[in-house]
Amino acid sequence: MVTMYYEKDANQAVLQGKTIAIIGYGSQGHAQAQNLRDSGMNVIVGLRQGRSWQQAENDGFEVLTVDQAAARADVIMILLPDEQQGKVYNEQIAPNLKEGAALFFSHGFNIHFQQIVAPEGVDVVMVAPKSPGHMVRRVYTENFGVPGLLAVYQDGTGKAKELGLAYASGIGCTRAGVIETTFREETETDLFGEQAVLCGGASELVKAGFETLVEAGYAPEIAYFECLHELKLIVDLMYEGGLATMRHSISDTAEFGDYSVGQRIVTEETKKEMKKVLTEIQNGTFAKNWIIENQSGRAAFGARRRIESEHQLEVVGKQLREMMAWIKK
Ligand SMILES: NC(=O)C1=CN([C@@H]2O[C@H](COP(=O)(O)OP(=O)(O)OC[C@H]3O[C@@H](n4cnc5c(N)ncnc54)[C@H](OP(=O)(O)O)[C@@H]3O)[C@@H](O)[C@H]2O)C=CC1
Ligand SMILES: CC[C@](O)(C(C)=O)C(=O)O
Ligand SMILES: [Mg+2]
Ligand SMILES: [Mg+2]
Repeated sequence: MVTMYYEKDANQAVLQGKTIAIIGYGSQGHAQAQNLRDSGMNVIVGLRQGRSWQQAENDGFEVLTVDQAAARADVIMILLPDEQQGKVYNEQIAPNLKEGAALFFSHGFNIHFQQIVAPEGVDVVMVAPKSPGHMVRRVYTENFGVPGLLAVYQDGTGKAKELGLAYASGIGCTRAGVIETTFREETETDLFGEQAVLCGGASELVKAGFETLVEAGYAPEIAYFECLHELKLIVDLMYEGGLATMRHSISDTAEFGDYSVGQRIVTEETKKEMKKVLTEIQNGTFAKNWIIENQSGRAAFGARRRIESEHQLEVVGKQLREMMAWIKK
């Protein structure tokens, strides 16, 4: 069984009087910075000049360059895009680390794959909300929190876990529950989940379904509703009560189709490929490819992003969503 931590296990006082630098003010950065501040903690934001700088200032934060923020901080939470973290850490954070400072992450990629090597004596901790940043903020303002993961990679001070739990409490995660894990487990499962199921798997499933209907002569608008729009409604039911709640809510006709056809779509072959994907994550092949793609200017990534944005599903979906006032809201 996993070890879970809740509010009663966390002591926010551990962070009182300390300065927390949130480096990056994007999806996770804005949410974690605002939750910590609302929990009474002293938060500064480290950034480069750009869009986020203005946003963080508008939200009332003291914003500094990354090196200045690192030099001031007792706890440094690195919430930059994963592919930028190594360079920014080496050039701007490492030379300014205060004695006894702690390095925090919300994803283990750079520590696990050794793009960042922290000096001995520094606490290296992960607090990873299991949710996109905007939910981290929204659920906190509703007086709850999203679940999170906690891992200690390096316990330089002997108090790394206590510090991590205080931080997890500050962003609201201990209200829901925090699972103890390792950097390796979080990194490998997070990459696998997003590639095989949540992002890569789901996107290709949606596209293949849409293309099948459109190629058979059905209206793209109907295909969009069937294969993308309704997915949220089905996933919401799974989220609330697992597959059983979803199957309870759908018609018996849909449930019969689910049992008789699902395994013809996601086959033993698919599972074999999932195992290969997991091996490539575990042996560092994916990490190496992603690092090289970034070092060489992201040509393939950029081209694929453009091609995907031009898919008929995206064009039709944009038009349809314009007509759905409740979605824009
Ligand atoms: N997105 C999510 O919900 C989740 C993310 N995570 C993890 O959280 C971390 C942050 O990801 P995410 O919130 O998605 O990141 P975003 O891409 O949303 O935000 C990145 C932020 O970093 C700033 N930034 C980018 N490059 C630099 C730089 N060179 N110097 C200074 N600031 C820079 C950007 O500012 P600017 O406006 O100037 O570009 C922006 O504020 C990652 O480790 C990710 O894996 C974990 C769980 C979920
Ligand atoms: C599912 C994508 C994710 O892993 C996340 C929001 O948790 C990410 O890296 O953005
Ligand atoms: Mg994730
Ligand atoms: Mg991820």
